[in-house]
Amino acid sequence: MLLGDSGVGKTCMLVRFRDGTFLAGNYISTVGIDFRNKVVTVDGIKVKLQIWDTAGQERFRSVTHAYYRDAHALLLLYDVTNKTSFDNIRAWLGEIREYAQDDVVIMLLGNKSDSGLERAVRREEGQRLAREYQVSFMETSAKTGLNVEAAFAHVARSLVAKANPADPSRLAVRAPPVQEQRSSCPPCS
Ligand SMILES: Nc1nc2c(ncn2[C@@H]2O[C@H](COP(=O)(O)OP(=O)(O)OP(=O)(O)O)[C@@H](O)[C@H]2O)c(=O)[nH]1
Repeated sequence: MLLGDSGVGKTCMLVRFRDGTFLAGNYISTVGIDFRNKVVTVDGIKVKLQIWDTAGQERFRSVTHAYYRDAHALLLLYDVTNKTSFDNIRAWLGEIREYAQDDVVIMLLGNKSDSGLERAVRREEGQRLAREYQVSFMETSAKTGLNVEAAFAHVARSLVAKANPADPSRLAVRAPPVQEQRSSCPPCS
């Protein structure tokens, strides 16, 4: 499930991952909740991800809370050009603690990392917050594709490890994710 303030790029992240494209210039705020499927292969294992895109707007919170309980993994996004969206991450984590399963996989993503000059949150701040809450962290860009596949693959790998606790390869998931993996996506217009 994708969570985070309105406008941080949740829908774009999902579309980039699913279709390899970027929704430039036609920002339509998500209403309620929506989902798409994608099958990924991690370490030779096929994982069908059902990815739920939620509305970041406050007025839809009661709708989205109802879905937290069934989520196996949560991708929590902020926008590196929007300090408020980063400051709100603690509140999001509070809601996750209240409504989601205790053992839900959580990954923090600083999106729009392509926006160099407009940056308002340093990568180190994201890393520090992730460390404090003991969750994985990456900076991503739905625009360029940076780390989008890597983030979903990391989550898929964590889910596989949880489902197969006897599998020794799960130990690999504990390693910190690669921070600056180059994207294989073509440049966006
Ligand atoms: N530069 C840049 N812009 C982005 C990126 N991701 C999203 N955007 C832009 O940010 C705006 C919001 O993106 P959405 O994906 O609709 O945001 P959202 O989080 O789904 O918003 P809600 O549905 O309101 O919760 C759009 O104008 C996108 O084009 C990114 O990685 N880089």
